[in-house]
Amino acid sequence: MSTQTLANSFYNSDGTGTSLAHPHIQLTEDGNGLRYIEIDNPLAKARIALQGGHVIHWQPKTEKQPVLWLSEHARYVKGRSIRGGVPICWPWFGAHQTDSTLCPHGFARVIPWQLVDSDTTDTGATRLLLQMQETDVTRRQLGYPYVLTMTITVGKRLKIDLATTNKADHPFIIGEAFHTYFNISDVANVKITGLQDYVYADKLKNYQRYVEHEVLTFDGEFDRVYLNHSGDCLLSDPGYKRRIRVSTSNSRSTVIWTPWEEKAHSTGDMGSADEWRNMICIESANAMENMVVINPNRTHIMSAEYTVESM
Ligand SMILES: O=P(O)(O)OC[C@H]1O[C@H](O)[C@H](O)[C@@H](O)[C@@H]1O
Repeated sequence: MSTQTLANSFYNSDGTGTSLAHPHIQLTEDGNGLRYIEIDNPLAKARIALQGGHVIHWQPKTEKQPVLWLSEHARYVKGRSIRGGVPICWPWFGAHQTDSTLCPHGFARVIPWQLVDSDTTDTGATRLLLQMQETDVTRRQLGYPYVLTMTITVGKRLKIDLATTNKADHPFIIGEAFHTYFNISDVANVKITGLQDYVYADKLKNYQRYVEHEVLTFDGEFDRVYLNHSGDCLLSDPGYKRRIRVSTSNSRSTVIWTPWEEKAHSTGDMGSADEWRNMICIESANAMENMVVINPNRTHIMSAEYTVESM
């Protein structure tokens, strides 16, 4: 993707701007007018698309490979989600409960976000505060008042905190997910631990429910929602000689998804040939019966933290 560097100012969609100079961040823009925050600090590099508040690249300086997978055929277009990285699903996960014409996984991943603050943590990580901007699309799809912000901390670890504040005078319910695509050497050779003994709904079997007895390995399409799950997931990748740990708070569902060959090839932006073999999604979520009720003037924060360990 080719981008040009802009002056160190971050503009809202209405053209007003604030100067948020920070030694480790730069604003760039691509040929389609999408803007990105580029982070390069002593610990890591990252790129965040302001559309969707979407982390599309993160690579600690100790790693030879990016930790997040990004499709070579990702589309960088206004109003469409970018395939890879950490798409934000909000205020619903999967299909909308009552209106199938609405975008699957909600609108937050295709809406412009604004950078409202940045600083450096004690460990040298770069911390950004972003806020989703309301548009006609969001107002049509969600009639009540709320504030959605996200704190993204980029360092040796990547941490994302998604905060939903209810500004209405009644409770409301949301579904949400960090739909994270991990970059792996080969999906047929990785393992995921941390989900044994949990009940899952198998989306490929009409949401039928089963208990997981195994460490997860993959030899075909896989699309499961593990319910009432908290605790870490560990993705072991002997090919890249590393383990990726996913730790969460206030996430009670974990979704594991890989499309495999046929579905990947029928999805326009999944990449060609065998690129799908290099990704697996571990999604920290609140889905199905784990959707969250938020009371007036209360804030709910779902967090995930990703760390890489060598093996
Ligand atoms: O193509 P998308 O809307 O990004 O969804 C991609 C995938 O997301 C989730 O993991 C779902 O469980 C899958 O059923 C879906 O196919």
